[in-house]
Amino acid sequence: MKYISVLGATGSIGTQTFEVVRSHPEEFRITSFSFGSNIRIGKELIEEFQPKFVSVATKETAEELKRTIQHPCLVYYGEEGLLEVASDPDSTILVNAVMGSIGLIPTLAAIDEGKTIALANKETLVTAGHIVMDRARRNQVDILPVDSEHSAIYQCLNGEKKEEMSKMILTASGGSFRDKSRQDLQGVTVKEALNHPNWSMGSKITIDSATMMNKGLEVIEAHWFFDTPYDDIEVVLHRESVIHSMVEFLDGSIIAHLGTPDMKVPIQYALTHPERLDVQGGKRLNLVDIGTLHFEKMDTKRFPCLAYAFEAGRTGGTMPTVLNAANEAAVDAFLKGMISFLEIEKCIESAMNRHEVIRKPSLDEIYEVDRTTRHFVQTLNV
Ligand SMILES: NC(=O)C1=CN([C@@H]2O[C@H](COP(=O)(O)OP(=O)(O)OC[C@H]3O[C@@H](n4cnc5c(N)ncnc54)[C@H](OP(=O)(O)O)[C@@H]3O)[C@@H](O)[C@H]2O)C=CC1
Ligand SMILES: CC(=O)[C@@H](O)[C@H](O)COP(=O)(O)O
Ligand SMILES: [Mn+2]
Repeated sequence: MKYISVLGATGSIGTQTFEVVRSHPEEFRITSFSFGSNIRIGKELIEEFQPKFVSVATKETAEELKRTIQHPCLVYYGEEGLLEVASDPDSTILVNAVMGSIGLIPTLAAIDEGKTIALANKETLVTAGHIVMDRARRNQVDILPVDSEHSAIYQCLNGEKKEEMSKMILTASGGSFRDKSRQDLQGVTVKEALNHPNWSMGSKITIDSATMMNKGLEVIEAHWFFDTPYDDIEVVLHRESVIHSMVEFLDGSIIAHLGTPDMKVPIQYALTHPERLDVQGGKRLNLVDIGTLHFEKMDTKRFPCLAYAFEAGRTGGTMPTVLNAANEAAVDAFLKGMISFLEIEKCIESAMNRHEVIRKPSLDEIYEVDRTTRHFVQTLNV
């Protein structure tokens, strides 16, 4: 039996994690989880999975939840509540599926407790990859990727020598606006941006996918996960999202990971690794039905956010923190109707241009840069 805590239980990855747990009750048990403010789904999960405690975003939500639930569990709130869940002594695995760099400190707390981390929350590695990976190494903690591309690469590297890899190739669907020119992007709506062609995901990552920042964040995530130089990471446009990513080796061989666009597969793999289990209700790929796969060169003039991410990653220090914080603040403003789609990338560019990089930043410095960058972007948008 594996005992699991979940951050971000009511979200896209969170609810699919519960589907995985539900389908294998003999393998997994939930001990605690957190969510933000979705009391309806949160309450259902509490009654079904009967955790010892949960955490929500605010005191008000905690009070409301306590009045609603029948199962007698403790209800924490705020960032301290996230820490309670992350360091739950009864769980050995933390699924981190909260959205944004708020996931960083709980990840470090779980590492300090020696838990295995199933990491969906890519912002954590983007904003402080050097601290997270170093802490995991020192505590001999495994961080297993949930993000589909990184899970794919992890599987492509199974049994291989990493020194024999010549490059990794991340695939990108192109997002909701892949067939629009930059001219066409003037005036696109939030509703249009949220219409991803292949995946059903939370709103922030769906916008990131449309700006190509999702792939940019994933490049930095891959750099930290696999300790790979940026020159050895390539991105190709692959509309079908059938190949989730690939690794090329010294002899020119390429190993690819293929599958249906179903996040339950990488979530479950992170929980069962190195074993595999049946994914209940999971569809199988029918290669004959698919027939043909397509690959296109990535155009960074069309998708400048990808170039900003490579630049931030190569610059290092606090620049990826700025990229991430500016992006989180700008996407939030776009989702609230305060700025246009094309202004997202302008906010990120402005934040990066004014930033003086701190090399090898401490956690406090990262925290401060994250805070001031969000503030800068918010003041740009008032
Ligand atoms: N969705 C996907 O397929 C994939 C997602 N990822 C990554 O996984 C992470 C989660 O993505 P996704 O599931 O799509 O996101 P969602 O927006 O669907 O879910 C986010 C979760 O975090 C909770 N949350 C948000 N803000 C707070 C807060 N301040 N305090 C406590 N909880 C909070 C939400 O609670 P509530 O809704 O109750 O307010 C919800 O449970 C992201 O980092 C994303 O990039 C990576 C690969 C694929
Ligand atoms: C499912 C997943 O891992 C997402 O990060 C997905 O990759 C988004 O797709 P694109 O960013 O390629 O549009
Ligand atoms: Mn991904």
